Amino acid sequence: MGRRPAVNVLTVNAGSGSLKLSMFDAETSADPAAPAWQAKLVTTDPEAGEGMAGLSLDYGGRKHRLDPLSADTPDRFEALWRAAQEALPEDFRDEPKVVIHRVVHGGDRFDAAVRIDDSVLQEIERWSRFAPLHQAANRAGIDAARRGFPEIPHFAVFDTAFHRTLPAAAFTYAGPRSWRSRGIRRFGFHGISFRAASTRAAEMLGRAGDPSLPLILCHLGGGCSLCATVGGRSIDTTMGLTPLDGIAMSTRSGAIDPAILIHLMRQGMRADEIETLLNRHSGLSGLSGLPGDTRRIRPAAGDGDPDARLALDVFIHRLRAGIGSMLASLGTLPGALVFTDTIGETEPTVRTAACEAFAFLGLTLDPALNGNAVPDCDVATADSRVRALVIHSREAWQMVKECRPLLS
Ligand SMILES: Nc1ncnc2c1ncn2[C@@H]1O[C@H](COP(=O)(O)OP(=O)(O)O)[C@@H](O)[C@H]1O
Ligand SMILES: CC(=O)OP(=O)(O)O
Ligand SMILES: [Mg+2]
Repeated sequence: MGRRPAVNVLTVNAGSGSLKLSMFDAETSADPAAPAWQAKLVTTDPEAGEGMAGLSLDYGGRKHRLDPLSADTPDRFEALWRAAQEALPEDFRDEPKVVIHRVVHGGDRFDAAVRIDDSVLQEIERWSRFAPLHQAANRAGIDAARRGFPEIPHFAVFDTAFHRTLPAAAFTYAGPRSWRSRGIRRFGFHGISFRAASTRAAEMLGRAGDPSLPLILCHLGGGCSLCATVGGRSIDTTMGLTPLDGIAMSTRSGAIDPAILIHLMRQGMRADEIETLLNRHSGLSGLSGLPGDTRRIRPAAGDGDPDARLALDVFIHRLRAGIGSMLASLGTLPGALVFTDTIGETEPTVRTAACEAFAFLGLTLDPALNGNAVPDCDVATADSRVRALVIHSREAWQMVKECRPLLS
């Protein structure tokens, strides 16, 4: 093995069902750059066993499975960091010089990465009710990492920052005027992923820096949302005040008729029960009665389970509706429809079903390219009028890029 570059920037990405730690060399000239190592804890890992979270570690071009942890381990950051350090070969073990945290909700204050101080923490806290699956986990990761590495700078990069360019018509809910002064508006999420994917898509299309390039981006992971961009600027997105809005997800309902909430409350359900129902027991999981993972639901649907079939059908129906909505906001044929994150990258049948509804635009997938897609790649036919790109989700690397101006 050749000498590995200096690694000194640790990124922490606490998603709804996972915690990912990645170690990068901040001075690398590669773009995108791969981390020297990445450790991942997944609470919904089908192979980890009941009540357990699966752990994996990637380094030296290989993925290694580590012993699972109890899913309710209190300090996940510390546990994952320690497991990674124990499993990494000596020359991969480096203390970070800087830690960069993904924070899902930044409200309307942050349009760029910031160094974390008490006022930033207060602002993160302020939005915690508006990202119940994420913000507390983000905060716990920050607190644990600051305890573990108290002498070094910690930065935050916000999912919401990318959507600060949304026009008022896209970010305003059609509620009463008073909502506007009370901060009740659409913010949008997955912005770190969308910024990375839109930059990469422009490069792949040979249109890097083109201010007029229209794209539709589909981030399909545990959380799922879509974004319409023009020249790398967000002009519409499906998530809203919280990451519960929009299309159906792994365990989240996405947008539903708000009168359903009124009905449930009249039947005696409390706000926190409804919050749990819609965030944790809905979507693919709620509809199928299975874990919200297409690797479990697709085979069940294939074996004739009607609930699993319906879950996939609803997921696709909502995904198509979201794409149609982003298309309307663009008002023109997109340069590409982009698929990213776990489901977007690994589920060819989801891509096929999503694209089938848009054949009238002249969008056609090549079944062989789509079936064997290894991101980053184009899976449309040569004569398709819209490209279909599968792009690896690079939230961690994007976080490093966004903090680079602050690192010197
Ligand atoms: N086909 C799939 N492969 C991997 N994960 C999937 C799949 N379908 C659904 N999921 C869910 O997506 C999540 C992993 O996606 P990821 O975006 O990495 O996590 P997070 O939403 O926590 O950031 C897990 O919660 C998993 O249950
Ligand atoms: C905002 C959001 O839903 O994030 P994730 O997909 O990582 O859960
Ligand atoms: Mg994620």
